[in-house]
Amino acid sequence: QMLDPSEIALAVGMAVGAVGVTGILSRSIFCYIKECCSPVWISFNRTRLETDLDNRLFGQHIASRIILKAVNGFMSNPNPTKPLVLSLHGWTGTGKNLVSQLIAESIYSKGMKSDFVHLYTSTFHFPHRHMFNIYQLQQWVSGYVTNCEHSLFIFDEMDKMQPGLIDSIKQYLEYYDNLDGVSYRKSIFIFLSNAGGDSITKKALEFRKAGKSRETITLKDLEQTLSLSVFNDQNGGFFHTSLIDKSLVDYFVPFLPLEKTHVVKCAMAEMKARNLRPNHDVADMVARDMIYFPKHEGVFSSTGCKTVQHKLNFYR
Ligand SMILES: Nc1ncnc2c1ncn2[C@@H]1O[C@H](COP(=O)(O)OP(=O)(O)OP(=O)(O)O)[C@@H](O)[C@H]1O
Repeated sequence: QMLDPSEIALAVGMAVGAVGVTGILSRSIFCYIKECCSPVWISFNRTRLETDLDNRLFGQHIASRIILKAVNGFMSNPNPTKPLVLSLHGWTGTGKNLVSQLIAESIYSKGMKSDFVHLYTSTFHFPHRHMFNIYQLQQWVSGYVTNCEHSLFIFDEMDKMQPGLIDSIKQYLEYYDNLDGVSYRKSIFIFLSNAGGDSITKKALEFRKAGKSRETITLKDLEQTLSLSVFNDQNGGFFHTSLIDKSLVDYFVPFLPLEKTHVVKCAMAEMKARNLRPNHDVADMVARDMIYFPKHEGVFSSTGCKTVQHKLNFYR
């Protein structure tokens, strides 16, 4: 028996629908098993970020506040007009990588291990001046954002990055709706550097000498000195870049140098992380073993909390 055209159309429609539903179903099953660029794997947990900043990051009241405000504001906006660009500055071992990790963990189920989180370290990924192909970096960034618009890029050791390299991705940080069909507006870029660390330390020392507590230092106290020293850093990747003069960086985030009390907390946290019973005497020994500066005052740990893990092995 012959089918009339409307029956054929209905049958074809049902078949296409079935294929479509199967496609959607198999994709959602696939996304439950393997990481996908979907809300199952990527969704911002404000409470987690707030709790982690409170409990896992020591001595950084300014950074903590800015980070929460910046990431929360950005992630709760369904239509951001540009990607979020954060520039984290401070002395070595003060928590810049840690904060990047906390941000990643508050957004991606797999945290730093997510396929959508990309960490570049200047001395590792771009080791030789003039030799690195700038287009390679552009291809990486545009390729990753094409794959997932909610991508996170972390550029470590910005002060060691060749000038010009970061300029090459500047276009992605701007207010464009899309570039070649790709929108970068939902991605996050974090730059880490030691540039500005000296001027932040100077300010922290000034407060201390004036008998004012560290917690009374505000962003305003550091803002001007920080942007000046970052801009004037002749060796760093920021030098000659127009990231700053075009105001593409949304937040400059200062990290204060860490004191002995913070090193003790880091050692206690590290013992906990290793499932050891936190022992204050051991933590104290680790902290006393660090080198502090300036030479005569001996206030700030010269490596922040960076060498705590190694020293702990020695004292346990
Ligand atoms: N403020 C802090 N609170 C808690 N832990 C910290 C803090 N600062 C550093 N640490 C710990 O010290 C180690 C080194 O810190 P991290 O890598 O975040 O420093 P950094 O500022 O990125 O240093 P660098 O500029 O040398 O890259 C990590 O194990 C980190 O967990």
